[in-house]
Amino acid sequence: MMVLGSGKLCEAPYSMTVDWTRWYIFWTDERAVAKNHADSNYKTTKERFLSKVPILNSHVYSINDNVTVEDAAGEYEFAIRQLVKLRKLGVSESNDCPKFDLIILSMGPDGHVASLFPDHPALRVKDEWVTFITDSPEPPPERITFTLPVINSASNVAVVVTGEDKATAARAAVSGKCERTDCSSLFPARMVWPIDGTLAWFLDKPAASDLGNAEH
Ligand SMILES: O=C1O[C@H](COP(=O)(O)O)[C@@H](O)[C@H](O)[C@H]1O
Repeated sequence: MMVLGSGKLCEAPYSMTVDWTRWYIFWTDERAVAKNHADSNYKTTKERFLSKVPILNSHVYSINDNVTVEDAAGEYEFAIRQLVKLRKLGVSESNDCPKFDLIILSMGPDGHVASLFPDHPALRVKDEWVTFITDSPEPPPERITFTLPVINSASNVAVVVTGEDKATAARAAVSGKCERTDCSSLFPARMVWPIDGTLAWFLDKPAASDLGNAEH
């Protein structure tokens, strides 16, 4: 069970050595736009990754773009609950969250991951697996997103950061310096900490260019 975010980071993680027919694909988050819209995470992922590997259509769980964000979030959570019920998807031993094999996250220049933005109430949602927001600081405003408990229940989480525009955020994400009490919520990427899984950060050179200035 693999979970993807935006398409940018999906450009070439494929290889002939993977048996793609065994993988199920989900999205950490989606923007409330049609699937053929330039802002659609589904569209970028489909064009840059899914169309290039032999994944079964029935294993691709995209988010409904024909209903309200509230309904889309509810439907997505329901679909995931069905897979758990059928035991196709495991659950975390620490909580009742689904345990995805791999969640690949990107990070925005403001430190957001999935559609969990700095200081946003969605960061504190604990009793839902999938939630929605209507006030994203980055357009489009309406989005559906996995909650932190689900992200942190995965077996493996990879945060993939590319580009110089992310360098300051990458430094902030690894720096211990913070002027406010709840500093982690200012940088959602710092709240990504799998309870019982592995966490790996992958940065390209431009994204890592400010790390020398980090305070630990
Ligand atoms: O809006 C979003 O942005 C972040 C960062 O994406 P990137 O394209 O700048 O790498 C991403 O994590 C999220 O999935 C996406 O919806």
